[in-house]
Amino acid sequence: MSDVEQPEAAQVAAPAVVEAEPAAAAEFFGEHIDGVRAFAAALTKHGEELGLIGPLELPRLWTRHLLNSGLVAPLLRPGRVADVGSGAGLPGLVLAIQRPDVDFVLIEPMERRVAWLERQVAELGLQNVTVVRARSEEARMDDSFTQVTARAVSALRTLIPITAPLLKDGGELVLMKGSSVEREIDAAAKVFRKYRVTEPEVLVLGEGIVPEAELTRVFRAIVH
Ligand SMILES: C[S@@+](CC[C@H](N)C(=O)[O-])C[C@H]1O[C@@H](n2cnc3c(N)ncnc32)[C@H](O)[C@@H]1O
Repeated sequence: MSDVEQPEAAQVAAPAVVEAEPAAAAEFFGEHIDGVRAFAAALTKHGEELGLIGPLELPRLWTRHLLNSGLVAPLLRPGRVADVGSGAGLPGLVLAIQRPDVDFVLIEPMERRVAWLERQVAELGLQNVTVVRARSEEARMDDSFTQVTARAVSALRTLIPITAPLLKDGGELVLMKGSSVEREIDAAAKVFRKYRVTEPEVLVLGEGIVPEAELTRVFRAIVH
């Protein structure tokens, strides 16, 4: 080992390389691509410093996060959608950019994340988003939502009790899940009965849009 002191610059971690916009993105997001690009630029500039997105995530910002979130947009119906645990705005802000015909309420308890979400709503000029600072179970929301989304919040057994009560009768859960979704479904049978979760199904989304390894699983069910 050299006993020559390393120059200070060499000891500072190199900034993460940010994933370039994939070719599929412009076609997938269509007329909304500029909004998604603006959100991507904001996440790239501030996401790591504000603790919204880890350094390991910037190299897969588009495939793992923006496209992944956007895959849910075609499942939404005109109405009111609550996104529980929005964090950096995934999937809530991406969906709000894609679906100006849908009203979104982003429910997030952490003050810093709420400030970020509110700033992004203003900077992106989104007219269809309200941000609520609360834990979902304490949010004092009426049960008037047509659909509820959530991504990376918790396993179904604990996620259903904080999402299903927000839905009006016949409303739909649209919960983004990883490869453990089938195991989570098995573990949640009692909770499904308690919260009247019916017709559960798992959709696999993203074929032809994201690489095979990044296909997204969505747990979808009706609440009566
Ligand atoms: C791992 S982050 C995921 C954030 C974002 N959905 C994403 O996919 O990047 C989980 C988020 O859920 C929020 N959260 C945790 N418990 C919650 C609850 N009971 N109600 C609403 N949000 C909650 C956390 O504050 C955090 O921002």
